[in-house]
Formats: sequence, structure tokens, C-alpha cells
Amino acid sequence: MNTTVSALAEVRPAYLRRPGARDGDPLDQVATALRSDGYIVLPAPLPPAVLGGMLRHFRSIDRERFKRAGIGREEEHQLNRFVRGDEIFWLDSANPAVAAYLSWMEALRLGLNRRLFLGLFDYECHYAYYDRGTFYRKHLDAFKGNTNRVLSTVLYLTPNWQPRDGGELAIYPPEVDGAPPAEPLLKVAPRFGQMVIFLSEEFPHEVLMVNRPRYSVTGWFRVNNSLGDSIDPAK
Ligand SMILES: O=C(O)CCC(=O)C(=O)O
Ligand SMILES: [Fe+2]
Repeated sequence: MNTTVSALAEVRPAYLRRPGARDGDPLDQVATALRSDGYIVLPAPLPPAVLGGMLRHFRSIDRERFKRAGIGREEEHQLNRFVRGDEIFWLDSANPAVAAYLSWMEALRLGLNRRLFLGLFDYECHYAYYDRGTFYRKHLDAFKGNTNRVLSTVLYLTPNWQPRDGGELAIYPPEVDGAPPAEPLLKVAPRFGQMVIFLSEEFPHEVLMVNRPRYSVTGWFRVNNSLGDSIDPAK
């Protein structure tokens, strides 16, 4: 049996299992939210089997195979524990649960292109492990005119997350030159199964101090522009 295709069939109808969600095509709702607000939080979009499979895969990988995450572009790639303390592992479709996730993201890519004409070309993603005491200071994932990242996605895999565990993602309003620093627009709990999607160039964001190991999958939908394979951060 083709796991990828069957998992996708199972995933599509369950796309937006959020409380109070209206009926209708879930992709329409995601597209509408991105068009009007620039972000959306989906409490439980993926089937538990995919999430469970990914967390098992994540935990089965030796910590030595994770890389300290860097900041900046390839040429100025640097490690700075005062900016970010996570460790990352880039994903491909070798693991069946990851393959199901990637198929689901592919359906999302095509659906958003059809609705928003974003011209999203591909999706890249990595696991991120934040140990106790780590964080990721306020940053943008993309700088206007200087990147091929259009949409950022984060899927959280922290089991039994509690408020005392910290590590919320604080999302700030788009910055206006000269305006004082704003309060966060929202804080997203890194709760198992929750996903957030936002415009990479618009929203500064930070991962608050983590008090218990935090598991997530960070990814970016990209356009294919002249930067070619200059990827931020460097793989
Ligand atoms: O894990 C998160 O909530 C956000 C991670 C992030 O901002 C990044 O990896 O660029
Ligand atoms: Fe980020």
C-alpha cells in the first residue's frame, strides 16, 4: 500500500479540526486567514497517527545528529547561544510519518497557490529541539527582497505541554519604522499537534524561555527566485 497517498486522503478532511470552525473547505479558511490577518493557528490539523509517528522518529534520532542552529545567511552563518539555543535536524521523506506530513504540506502548498497565487515552489523543514533553558530571540525569518521564504510553519510535538513548561511562540505585529516596540499579538503554546502558519517577512517572533524539552517541526514554503539555493539559514 502507498502510505503517502492513503495518509493524505485521511488528512485532507481533518484539516481544520478547530473548535468553532465553520463548515466549508478548510483550505479556503486558511487562505482567508492568511489574506486578512497574515497568520493562522490550527489547534489540531493533523491526524494523531502522523504526529505520534513523527515524535517517535524525532526521539529515535541520536542527539549527536542534531546540529546547533545558526543565524544569518550562509556567508555569515554563526552560532550564538544568546540568540538561539535550539538544535536542528533537516527532514526528508525517508520516514513514513514524515513522508505523510510532507504530502500534507504539499496539498497545502498547492491549495494556497490556487487561492492566493503565491507561487510557492517548495517546502523545507527541520525538527527543532529546545532543551531546558534555551530560547530564540525576536527575529524575522525573511527580509524583504532578500529571501525566498514566504510562509513559515511550525508544528509542535511537545507531549503534555503545560503553561509552566514555557517555550511559547510570541508573535509580534509587523514593525513600523520609528514606532515603539509592540506587545505580542499572540502567544502560541507549543502544545502537541498545534500548528501556526505566518507570513515570513511580516511577523517578528520569538521563542520564550523553555523550561522543559520542547519538540517542534519548523518549515518554510519558498518561492523560486534568483537567490537560487542560497538558503537561510545555511543547511
Ligand atoms: O519553534 C517556534 O515556535 C519558532 C521557531 C522559529 O522561529 C524559527 O526556527 O525560525
Ligand atoms: Fe523564526
